[in-house]
Amino acid sequence: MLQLENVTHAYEGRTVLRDVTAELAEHRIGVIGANGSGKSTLARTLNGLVVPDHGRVLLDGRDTRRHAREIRRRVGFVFPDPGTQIIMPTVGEDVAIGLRGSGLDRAEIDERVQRILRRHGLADHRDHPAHLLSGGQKQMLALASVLVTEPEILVCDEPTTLLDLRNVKVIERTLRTLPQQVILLTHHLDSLVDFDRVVVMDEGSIVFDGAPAAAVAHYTARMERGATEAGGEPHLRSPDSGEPAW
Ligand SMILES: Nc1ncnc2c1ncn2[C@@H]1O[C@H](COP(=O)(O)OP(=O)(O)OP(=O)(O)O)[C@@H](O)[C@H]1O
Repeated sequence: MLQLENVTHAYEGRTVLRDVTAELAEHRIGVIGANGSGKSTLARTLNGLVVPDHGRVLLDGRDTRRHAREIRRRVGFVFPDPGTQIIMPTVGEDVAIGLRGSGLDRAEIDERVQRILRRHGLADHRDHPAHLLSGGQKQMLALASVLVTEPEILVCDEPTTLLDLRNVKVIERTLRTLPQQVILLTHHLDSLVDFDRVVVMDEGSIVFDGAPAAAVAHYTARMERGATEAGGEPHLRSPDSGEPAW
């Protein structure tokens, strides 16, 4: 189980996670919150991509500070823009690269790659240039490339942000069927309706933690309050402005 203990983190002196403590045991957990509220930073602490300034993140009691390599293998991470994750020329090669150093022989790697591509609707694209895939196919490829390594936990940082509604649904359906624990950061609140738990973040803290409907209601009310307080004027907070979240 993933645990955060008093996790605090700052970028260039600006605190973006404030004393966050949580046990992440449920099978499917959503994380929602305003832009800049700290969701991505929190997610990145879960597999050691970000090591917190204070506090600890533990996987089955093992600290990401000391067991980064093992934890990165066990906790897969999907980024919002698949373009940043796709590194090999062809679809098949991109999936296979994750198995480099796995100890599997060539035939086993081929078999695993083929199986995962088939499962995610990409088998016919195995030899195609990865950069020519559609946005939805690229995100599915990014997901397949993580899943082929068989992580125990999947952290998905807004994996549907760049997708049209049809592809949002395809990715959502895929995440719903995975045996892995899924921790999903999203602005698509409807995606979380059947999740086991939803955490709401604001200004680096968890401000609500509970059932999806209650969490979405809490978040929506908070955002509407913030918009009203902004005087009804359009007010898009720049992530780097240092202004407080709505
Ligand atoms: N590598 C970094 N260096 C400096 N500041 C950063 C870095 N990463 C994030 N930040 C800042 O930390 C704050 C929290 O960012 P984070 O990406 O965790 O929020 P978020 O809730 O995921 O936002 P969004 O919904 O917009 O993706 C933001 O103000 C962001 O600009």
